[in-house]
Amino acid sequence: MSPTAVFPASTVLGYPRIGPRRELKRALESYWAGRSTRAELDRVGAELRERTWRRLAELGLDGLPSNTFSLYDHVLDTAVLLGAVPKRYRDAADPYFAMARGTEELAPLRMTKWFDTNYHYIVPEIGPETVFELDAAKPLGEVREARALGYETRPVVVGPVTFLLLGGALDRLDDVLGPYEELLAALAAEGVAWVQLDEPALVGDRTPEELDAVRRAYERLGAVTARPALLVAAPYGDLGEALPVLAGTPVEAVGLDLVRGGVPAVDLTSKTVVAGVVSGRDVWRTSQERALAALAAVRASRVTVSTSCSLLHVPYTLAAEPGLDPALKERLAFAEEKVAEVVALAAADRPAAGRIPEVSVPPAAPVALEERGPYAVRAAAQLTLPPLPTTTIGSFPQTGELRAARAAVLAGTLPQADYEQRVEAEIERVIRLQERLGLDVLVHGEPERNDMVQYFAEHLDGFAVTGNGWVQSYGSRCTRPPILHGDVARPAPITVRWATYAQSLTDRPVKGMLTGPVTIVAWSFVRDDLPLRDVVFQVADAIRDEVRDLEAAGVRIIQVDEPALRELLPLRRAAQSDYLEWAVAAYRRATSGASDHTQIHTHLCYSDADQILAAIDGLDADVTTIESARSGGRILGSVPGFGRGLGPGVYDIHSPRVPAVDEVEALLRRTVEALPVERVWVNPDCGLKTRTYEEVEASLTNVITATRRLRAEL
Ligand SMILES: CN1c2c(nc(N)[nH]c2=O)NC[C@@H]1CNc1ccc(C(=O)N[C@@H](CCC(=O)N[C@@H](CCC(=O)N[C@@H](CCC(=O)O)C(=O)O)C(=O)O)C(=O)O)cc1
Ligand SMILES: N[C@@H](CCS)C(=O)O
Ligand SMILES: [Zn+2]
Repeated sequence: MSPTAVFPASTVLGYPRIGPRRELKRALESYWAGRSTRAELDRVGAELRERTWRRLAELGLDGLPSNTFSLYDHVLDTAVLLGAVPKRYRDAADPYFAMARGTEELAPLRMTKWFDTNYHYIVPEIGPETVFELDAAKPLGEVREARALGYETRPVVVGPVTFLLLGGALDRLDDVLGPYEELLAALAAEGVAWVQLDEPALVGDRTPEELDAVRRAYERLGAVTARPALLVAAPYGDLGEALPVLAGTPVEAVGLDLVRGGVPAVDLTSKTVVAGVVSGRDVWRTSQERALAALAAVRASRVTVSTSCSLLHVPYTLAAEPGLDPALKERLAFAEEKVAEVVALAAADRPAAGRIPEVSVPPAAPVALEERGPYAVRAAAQLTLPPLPTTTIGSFPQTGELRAARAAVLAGTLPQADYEQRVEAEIERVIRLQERLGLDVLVHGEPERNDMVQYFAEHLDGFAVTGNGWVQSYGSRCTRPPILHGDVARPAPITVRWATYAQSLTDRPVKGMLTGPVTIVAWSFVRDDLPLRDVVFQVADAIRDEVRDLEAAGVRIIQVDEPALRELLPLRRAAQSDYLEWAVAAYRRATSGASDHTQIHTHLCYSDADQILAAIDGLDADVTTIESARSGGRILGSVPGFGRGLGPGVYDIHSPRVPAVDEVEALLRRTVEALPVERVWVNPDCGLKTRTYEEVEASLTNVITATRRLRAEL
């Protein structure tokens, strides 16, 4: 017999967990540095969970989720839940963080972007030797913890199909379902009424075999005799052909993203629909009219109100933003305000089913493109460098002193001029260090930037920035996504001053360093009254002005980073080519004002770039640096056709580990086997801002030593 529990009227699919004042970040970094114990870290975790449940209940939400907290990443938590902990980590002092961050002896697991978001998850490593075995301590512990506080909760777990697809091991479905069945039984024994299985992978294109796996998975889980009722949630898009498949299984409820996806034509009258009408992906207030119309249009046995996805991707509360313009604030909702919207929608009278009001957008702006000369002509006109030129991606360690100085300027306790002197001193330190290490193309180190997107947003019209709007990017790392609310323009040059200062200190070439238009937009919360494409073109025009000014100031190499190019790729293939066409056009618009003798670099990281290599080629950058070390050189299999300079990373900067010379050399050898040596650049995977100077000096020394070994053989 299937469970009969009624789903609550209002819920959210998940909640931020870093803490409203980034309490978890501080606790994690203190534990990792050996300044506090695991028990102290766990206490901070418990306090944050308690705060979240209390706040959600105070706001009037009746369906509280649990197991949405994580010390690092919820996909890694799922791997632990299912026993998918590779053997080599089991004897580490703390296997969980060894998998997430590596140890001196062990490289961490791979990390990549979570669907089309700026959140990064740890990729499950599943091999034929993986023995799935349930360890339900975390979800059961959270259910008990909440109950002790007086709250009944709905544990949230990544579903079996998504988990296996992320781990590239859907063929292990039959094996993994055993622990999921046991989990359901254990939760039922604990008195849990509902469990939420997240299946975001189902909003992408799925093969008939994969859809069959969905059917088999939920038939089997539905057949567990004593189990909680099942909510299968599909955030980030439209379920499409997966919806009728799910609807045909015994699951009691489906969670639909009705912000990105349409109201389904499928008859769901035997199911509860948990209707995601409040967006978890933006910071705009919900249109009540649209949301109520969508709720009224769903045909189901019960329709309850929810968010389109977890609220993980938005900041905690507008209450922490006294500095925001009140007129803009009126238009905004962060996590707490979104919860209030969900509660209000659940309480509102629903209109009779009618048409959902369309959002009308003005037509797209036409694009005119100037072309640079062909690559061969440009390459001949550009700087001559040694074979296997060495460089870094831009940022050097952001020191506590610099961060504190920036905070002091904001607080009014440090004059701007003093701050700028400190930035110059840091630039000089970075230049001297690179000269000493023997790098060929230098960078200024980006010490003046709080973040590669926020810094530009602060210097462009059309953006607002927050003081406390932190959103988790990975582990303890957060960003404050700017709010792009108006037309974008560049009132004055942004980076020229720092670039020319850095170049004045050295005879070696210093790269100018800019963030590309797609990335600035991808890592901001963006106005929704214009097509995304047109907003990106506005930003491209601002960056184009900056490229021209850098060139005019004598900068001979300019890097325009586009690490988010892959991230914005639509999840459905049908929409991808249109996106790639305008994204590439925007990049070229930003860079094509440069003359042939200026070398244009671009950089991408953590983005499964092999899927969009043709588009990366289309960017027409003279040199592309790309993440590769963290994924063990996986990309090298796909790059032989790449036509211009390429620097697959040889140093994984997201781990505190220092790579040994032999390790770098091995990666470099694989690179020169895959690519013509005259096109190979040597560089880390990404910027060095999250590392310490000690780690960076040791690692870059090894990178240079390995490069010299190879150069000696040329
Ligand atoms: C390259 N990546 C980036 C992504 N997204 C971005 N928007 N930016 C990126 O660089 N996505 C993909 C990758 C990987 N992701 C990240 C994300 C975040 C970081 C990172 O290092 N974040 C920092 C915060 C950066 C920042 O804004 N710093 C500010 C404020 C610093 C601060 O904490 N101030 C203190 C007060 C000062 C003091 O006394 O220390 C405070 O507010 O309490 C600044 O520098 O001014 C992080 O720490 O999480 C890296 C990669
Ligand atoms: N130039 C930036 C790129 C990060 S993706 C940096 O070095 O931090
Ligand atoms: Zn990067």
